[in-house]
Amino acid sequence: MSGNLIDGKQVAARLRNDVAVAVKSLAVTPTLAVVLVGDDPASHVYVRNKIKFTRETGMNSVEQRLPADTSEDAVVETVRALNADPDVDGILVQLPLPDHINSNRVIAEIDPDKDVDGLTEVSAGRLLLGKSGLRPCTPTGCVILAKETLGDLTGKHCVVIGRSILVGKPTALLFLEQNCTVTIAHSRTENLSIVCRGADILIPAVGRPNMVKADWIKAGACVIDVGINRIEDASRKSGTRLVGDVDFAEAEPVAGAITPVPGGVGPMTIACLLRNTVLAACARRGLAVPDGLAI
Ligand SMILES: NC(=O)C1=CN([C@@H]2O[C@H](COP(=O)(O)OP(=O)(O)OC[C@H]3O[C@@H](n4cnc5c(N)ncnc54)[C@H](OP(=O)(O)O)[C@@H]3O)[C@@H](O)[C@H]2O)C=CC1
Ligand SMILES: Nc1nc(=O)c2c([nH]1)NC[C@@H]1CN(c3ccc(C(=O)N[C@@H](CCC(=O)O)C(=O)O)cc3)C=[N+]21
Ligand SMILES: [Mg+2]
Repeated sequence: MSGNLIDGKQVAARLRNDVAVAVKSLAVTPTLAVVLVGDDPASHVYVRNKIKFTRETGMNSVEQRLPADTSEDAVVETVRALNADPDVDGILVQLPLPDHINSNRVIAEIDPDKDVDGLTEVSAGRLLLGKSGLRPCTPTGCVILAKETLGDLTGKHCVVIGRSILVGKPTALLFLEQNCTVTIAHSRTENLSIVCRGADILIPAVGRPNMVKADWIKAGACVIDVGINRIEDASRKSGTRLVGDVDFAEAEPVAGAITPVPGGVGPMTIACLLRNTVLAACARRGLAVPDGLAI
């Protein structure tokens, strides 16, 4: 790996180890429940990794796999049953849900104290108001990688491209909490490349392969690429490969530090999900948060 690569895989492995140590120190074994509706193969990979790492860190993993034609009411009932189960500490509903299901209604059913994705109105409100609560995983992973690279983030100009509920908006708020000067760019932003070139920390979260070019990046900037895009690649056995939103080959020589895809933010998302499960278990059960889980 070249000198300016941010090794998300390694940082995530370290965080998972901290989670495993924390789990051992607890009198209880935290449980993470995943609700998966339908048969999207990409989701299956993600869920398989979550299950594997949940067990590897010493926690219990519960899966609710429902067929794609499950009714909205049935998904809501599944969430309610997990809310009511005192052994379940974290609930993750894999998005996107099939088109016939209103995901807002399903997410609104999640007990905020078990909301390890940080997606409920209560979690979002706590984040906005600066109160303690469960923070979204991918944004938390981005903050950890930025701090790992730059140390204190105070005063840095952070440009987030994207304003989704899952990634862009909470990412902007978490970097604001780190005393960054934050710009949120999106599909209606004018002069996007110039806005991006002002960033000390650039965080594309769009879903467009190779969108961010070398001349969008200030020399020496820290680039944290959230995008995960599957593109065709005839040279691969699978016929496809994963790329981010950044044109990596162009950007890497300009950036001071940059995350690869895969091996950047993705593994951090899962590690932060596990961390949130421990935090939820401690809060729900009135236990002190073990050392080593602070950011
Ligand atoms: N690494 C990880 O762990 C994770 C990665 N992802 C990946 O991150 C990416 C974003 O995910 P998500 O936020 O859910 O996606 P959404 O589609 O919900 O949001 C995309 C955002 O990008 C903006 N956008 C779209 N086109 C442009 C453009 N041409 N210029 C500037 N902004 C644009 C949209 O703006 P507008 O609001 O104006 O439409 C929107 O705010 C995807 O590739 C996804 O796969 C997602 C979750 C976790
Ligand atoms: N409620 C909900 N919460 C989410 O956080 C959520 C979601 N729904 N729906 C889908 C997106 C996507 N997402 C990923 C997380 C990790 C990897 C990941 O670990 N990627 C590896 C590689 C994976 C591979 O090789 O296929 C990497 O980037 O290195 C990918 C994608 C979470 N999401
Ligand atoms: Mg224990």
